[in-house]
Amino acid sequence: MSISKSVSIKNIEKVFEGTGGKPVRAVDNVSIDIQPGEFMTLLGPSGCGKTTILRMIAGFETPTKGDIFIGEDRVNSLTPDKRDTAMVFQSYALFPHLNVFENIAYGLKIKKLSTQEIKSKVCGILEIVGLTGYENRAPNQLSGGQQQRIALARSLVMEPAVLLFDEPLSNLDAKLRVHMRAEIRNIQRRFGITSIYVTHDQAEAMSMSDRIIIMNHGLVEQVGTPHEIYKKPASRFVADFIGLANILDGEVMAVSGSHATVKCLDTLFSLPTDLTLEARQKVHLVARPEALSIADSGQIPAKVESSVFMGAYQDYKIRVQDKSLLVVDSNPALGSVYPVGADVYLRLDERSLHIVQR
Ligand SMILES: Nc1ncnc2c1ncn2[C@@H]1O[C@H](COP(=O)(O)OP(=O)(O)OP(=O)(O)O)[C@@H](O)[C@H]1O
Repeated sequence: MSISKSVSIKNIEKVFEGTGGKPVRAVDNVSIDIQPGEFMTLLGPSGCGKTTILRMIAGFETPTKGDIFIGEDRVNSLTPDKRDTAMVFQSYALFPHLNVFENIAYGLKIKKLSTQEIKSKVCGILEIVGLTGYENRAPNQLSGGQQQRIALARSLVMEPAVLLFDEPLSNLDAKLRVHMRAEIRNIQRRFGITSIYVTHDQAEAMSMSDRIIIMNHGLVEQVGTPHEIYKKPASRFVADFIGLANILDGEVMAVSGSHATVKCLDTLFSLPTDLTLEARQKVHLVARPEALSIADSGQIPAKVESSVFMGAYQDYKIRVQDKSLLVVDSNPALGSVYPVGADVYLRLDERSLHIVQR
């Protein structure tokens, strides 16, 4: 197995010509450092530039500006086959006229390995992806999930330093997708191979990644662990894109060290923050639905607008001043559910409020 490598992209920009002479800035001055063995996911809405970044790392696209390093080597001018990367595609891209064994062996034959070595490597990798015995099947005799496992095997058998995934699970049904997430992650951990994964499915990103890069309009909004991205979103965009969020208007009343006093819903909160803030500045507070609760008494009056039993939790919408807020009660005791129209109070747990500036 070759040793996994770091990947660094420095001030990368990609401008496509676009139609009608109007250039498209697909990637705008992006810099990212990915550690050896790390599972990094590029996540963002359609058209935000994820695939373009992946394809520039692979060498299928040339950056307009900036540098790409794989390990110590600047790879900008290397062709894809010289970069020590392998790509797993959404469409599997198996050769239809070759059987499973031949598909996996294809790259090894080009590398001129001996027949014995090829056989041993192909059998080894088939065992890892759980498809021993399928050597003679044609791709069209396999399910979607099996085809994707063969595509993964075909990449892994080349022992690349970096594995690139372009929405590999999008063509599979929902149940299989969840199963394959865990399978890909287990295999990736077992090989310790640096992996860069493109998806627009946030559950996939949250469940598989060491870190996630959130992109929007060609720019990086935030890089962080799934926990950081969820608990400490860098912007309203990130808060809205990942999970459900209530975004409340606030005003900074005072700043002291790493804490700010923020007035929100006529209430003062003292909140930790890394941001450089000034008194009187307008900010937003992000509150996840599970961080809000409803009570019979309190400071902030509210009215229940909807109340839906979801089995494991109770989903509420409550009106507070001019805003409709989402509240999730994950432990609804029998008899403690508030009906639509009830006059209640909103409780905000200071520890679960997070300040964003933009
Ligand atoms: N070859 C090309 N020529 C012109 N514009 C392109 C080309 N490839 C991509 N683009 C444009 O660049 C932008 C980024 O595209 P990209 O495929 O990287 O987005 P994405 O985040 O991967 O989206 P999706 O999730 O839909 O695949 C889009 O506006 C797209 O239309």
